[in-house]
Amino acid sequence: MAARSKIFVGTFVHSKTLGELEYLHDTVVAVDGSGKIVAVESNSSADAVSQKLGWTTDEVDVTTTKTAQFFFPGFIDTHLHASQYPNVGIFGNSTLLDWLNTYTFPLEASLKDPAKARKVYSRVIRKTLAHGTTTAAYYATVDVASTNLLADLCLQAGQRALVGRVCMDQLSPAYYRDESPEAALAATRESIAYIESIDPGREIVRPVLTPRFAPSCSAPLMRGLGGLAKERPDLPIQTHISENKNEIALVRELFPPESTGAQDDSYSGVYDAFGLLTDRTILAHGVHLSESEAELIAKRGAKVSHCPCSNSAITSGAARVRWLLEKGVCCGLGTDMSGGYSPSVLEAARLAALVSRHVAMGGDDKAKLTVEEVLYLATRGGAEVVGLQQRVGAFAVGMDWDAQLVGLSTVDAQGEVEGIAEGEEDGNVDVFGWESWPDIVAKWVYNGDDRNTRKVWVKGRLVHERK
Ligand SMILES: O=c1[nH]c(=O)c2nc[nH]c2[nH]1
Ligand SMILES: [Zn+2]
Repeated sequence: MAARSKIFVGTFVHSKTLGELEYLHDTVVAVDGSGKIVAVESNSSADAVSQKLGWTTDEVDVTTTKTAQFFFPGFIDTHLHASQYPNVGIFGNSTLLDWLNTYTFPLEASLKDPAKARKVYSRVIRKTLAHGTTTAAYYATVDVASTNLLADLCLQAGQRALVGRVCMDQLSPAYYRDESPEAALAATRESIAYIESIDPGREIVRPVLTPRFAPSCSAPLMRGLGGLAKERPDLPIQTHISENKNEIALVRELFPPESTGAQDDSYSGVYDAFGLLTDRTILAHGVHLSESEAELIAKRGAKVSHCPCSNSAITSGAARVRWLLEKGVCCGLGTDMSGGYSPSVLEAARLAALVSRHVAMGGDDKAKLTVEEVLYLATRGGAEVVGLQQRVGAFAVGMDWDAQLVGLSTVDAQGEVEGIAEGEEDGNVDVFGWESWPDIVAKWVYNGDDRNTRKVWVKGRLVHERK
């Protein structure tokens, strides 16, 4: 049975460009039964738009914003590890390479147990949806069955997702790695075929080639994955790059240019030499990239997932997002759980703003990112990073309705929150009534959390409602 048509009425906020948010008031957005936006009309009414579309009122569900509420595009988390979710907040004083061995590989390996994988993956999907993440680029684990389960669960829950089986055949414990490059490639093909079989139209889930990072992959595996990327130019690719200085030194040691045919000894050059630096490639981090690497990444059209929470938590460094953008590199945001401790893209946005201020304090004042810019990265930028910019990230006719209803607290004359019953939660963002819309949005960015994410839709389907 086709889903009912939906009409949304009130205030809509979305990114027009990197630096500009558009505020649409008294606006009506109509969404058909397939989840597509079919009308965006300002200064109109639900009745007028229904009539224009030939919809009768009894076949349409109408949702209207109240005071201090607005519709915002769903967030795009361009990089996170579903399998690491139970470890959020557990990283001690580690840095990348010891963090992987101490905390990460044992947990990921343990998700071979299907019951444990189901428990973790069901929860991470619910949690990220509750924080407004409508699209997620997930790393699963090496294990095919549990990777496929993650795709099944995303499809059931209605979360748009890229799901990657992790490829890694070296430099990890024997209990957690692919047995050989051939085994890794066969397992990757198996997982791709499964994910494509459950959603052939790629409406919600799609597979993504996932070399963990260069140090985890032998040259034959990298070569094989490059071949697969060429054979399947429709598949996205995700990996990590230039996160930590010891990691970069390791890559230089493992892949000298004479062994790969690369032009230089850079990290980006390694991926490029194996055919993995493409316009479908999502590169997590890029904290320590050189000028020439940023230029190569821009030339290839590869994208960067900026993960400020992770980069701060495991002391990797402060990525220069303004510099990347000025080099012409498309950027989005990633929570990178559990290198990052938070499932929230809103938290990633606020940390992107703060990390950019640390870059500015290092001497580059124009590095500071504005509220408008971090929200662009969280939505439209992220959509481009994962190759879905025609479908999600903004409100326009022809795009899918992937959206969140944000609700903030309004304060009455006595200083109480209006409309909140005894014992109900009101959240962290108080609106007094005199703020401008840009100020309201800034207050949300710096103090909001999942209490403000009242409803979430993906492709027109309600996938989360805060009770
Ligand atoms: O942030 C990260 N998380 C990981 O799991 C990982 N593996 C390699 N490099 C990594 N970086
Ligand atoms: Zn990561």
